[in-house]
Amino acid sequence: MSTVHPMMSPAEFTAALRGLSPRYWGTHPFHQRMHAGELNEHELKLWAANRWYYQCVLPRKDAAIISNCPVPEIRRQWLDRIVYHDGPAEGEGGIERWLHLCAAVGLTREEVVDERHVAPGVRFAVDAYVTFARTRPWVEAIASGLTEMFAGHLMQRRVTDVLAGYPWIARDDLAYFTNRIDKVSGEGRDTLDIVVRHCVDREQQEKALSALSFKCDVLWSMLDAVERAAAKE
Ligand SMILES: O=C(O)c1cc(C(=O)O)c2c(n1)C(=O)C(=O)c1cc(C(=O)O)[nH]c1-2
Repeated sequence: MSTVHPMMSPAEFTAALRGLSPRYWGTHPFHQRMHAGELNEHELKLWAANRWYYQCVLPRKDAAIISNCPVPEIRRQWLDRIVYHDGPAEGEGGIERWLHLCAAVGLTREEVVDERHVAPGVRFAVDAYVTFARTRPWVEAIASGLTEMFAGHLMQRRVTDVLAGYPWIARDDLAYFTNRIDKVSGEGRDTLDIVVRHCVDREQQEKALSALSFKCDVLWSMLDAVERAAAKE
């Protein structure tokens, strides 16, 4: 006989979402080596060139969420993310800042943009994230982005650890992260608020938890694929 669980209170639901943090890519062995200053130049390049693919699809993922969302207030709020990454004009925005970091680790713009270093597993995982946003109800797609709740702390640590471990990388090269750190804590709170308000029964709450779990798998699989690509060469 199946048990019907009552709806979680906002506090319980929030705690359940936060409880997925051990699945977050912060503890992935590749990130641990990065933070310990143990990656060689080639591994750093592979990491930056592969994450480029993720950075690039974020605006398309967010546009998919907007296209599925009938609530004007949410669409208006979400639009900001697209402009943040694409920039208000050519040569500005998160994607451009990522290219700056790629240059700092020794990649040419051409070899990043033509995706020659993107591992099959990274492409597969990132594409799955976009497909998820296109095909699932908008609240679930937004819930999958809640990994950002865990990202602020990790990015802060990354800036300190990368500056300490890789002396050829300067603070200015990490503008992607320093700019993102402030943004992500605010966005993380807004996203959590939307998910808690719009999941109106236990089933939706469970679906949001599954969505966040799925996204943890996307990120983890990306680093697995980068790690494997680095070991091959
Ligand atoms: O550096 C990181 O560890 C990290 C993690 C995540 C994340 O947890 O999904 C994002 C970002 N950075 C990030 O910069 C970013 O713009 C971003 C957008 C999203 C998303 O799912 O919409 N996640 C993340």
